[in-house]
Amino acid sequence: MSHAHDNSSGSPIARAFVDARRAGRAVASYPGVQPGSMDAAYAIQDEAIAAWPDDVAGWKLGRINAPHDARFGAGRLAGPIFSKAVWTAGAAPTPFRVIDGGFAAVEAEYLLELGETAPDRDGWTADSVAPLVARVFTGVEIAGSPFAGINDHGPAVTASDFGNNAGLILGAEIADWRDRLAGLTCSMSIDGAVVGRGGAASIPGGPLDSLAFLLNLLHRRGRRLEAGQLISTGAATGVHDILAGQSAVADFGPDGRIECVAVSAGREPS
Ligand SMILES: C=C/C=C(\O)C(=O)O
Repeated sequence: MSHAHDNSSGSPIARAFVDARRAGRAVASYPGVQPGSMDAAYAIQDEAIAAWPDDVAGWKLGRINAPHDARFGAGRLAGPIFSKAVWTAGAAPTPFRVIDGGFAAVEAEYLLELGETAPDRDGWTADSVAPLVARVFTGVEIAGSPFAGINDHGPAVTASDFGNNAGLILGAEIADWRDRLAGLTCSMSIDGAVVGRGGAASIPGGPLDSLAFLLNLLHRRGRRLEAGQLISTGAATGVHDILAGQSAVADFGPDGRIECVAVSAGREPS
């Protein structure tokens, strides 16, 4: 679904986040009344998606911890990943932009590639989504927002600004994932120091449960998940804050490493 160059956003919050992201500048405080529910947050997110000049290439999932999970009625949140912010990892560290005075973090993740457009229905489970997945990759989610406090005011605030996503680095394809996925482990280092260890088992219900959550959510939001889209299934080692000038390495053992480096943001390339 393409929303490129649709500038019809009526939400001042969506407009403020979109403008700040495009200009590469921070917003000092939340730009409006904070949404009180996930539905209100996704309404803002939908307006921002419509105003962002790029296509949705996939979705990120993030965990909602207690006590917010009970308060907001969900264990995860979702946000769009845009096509111009998906990079393929190479031998050299992949650069990514961070907004000075905003929020930025790196997260080692397992990425699912959808093999077929998912039927538009509710009731998905980790078991029923498995046949939809064509390939699984290692990855690094770049979490990022112009608002430094994006994770400090509960999940509805986080979800309202693209779910705190600023991009995705695509790593190696994971061979034999149907047999191996549940047992995969990884670590994350920043500037040479290990900042987190974990794996697929760190994600509640596993990566396929993240996909099931997303499909059920998108059904309620009137959106579809399409063949070829990528799902970043949630932080496997934690959400690791990073500053411009710092480097990170996600180590997936036999499935390879992803190196990246944070650089100071300018305007989004148009
Ligand atoms: C920054 C948001 C949180 C996540 O992305 C996560 O928990 O995976």
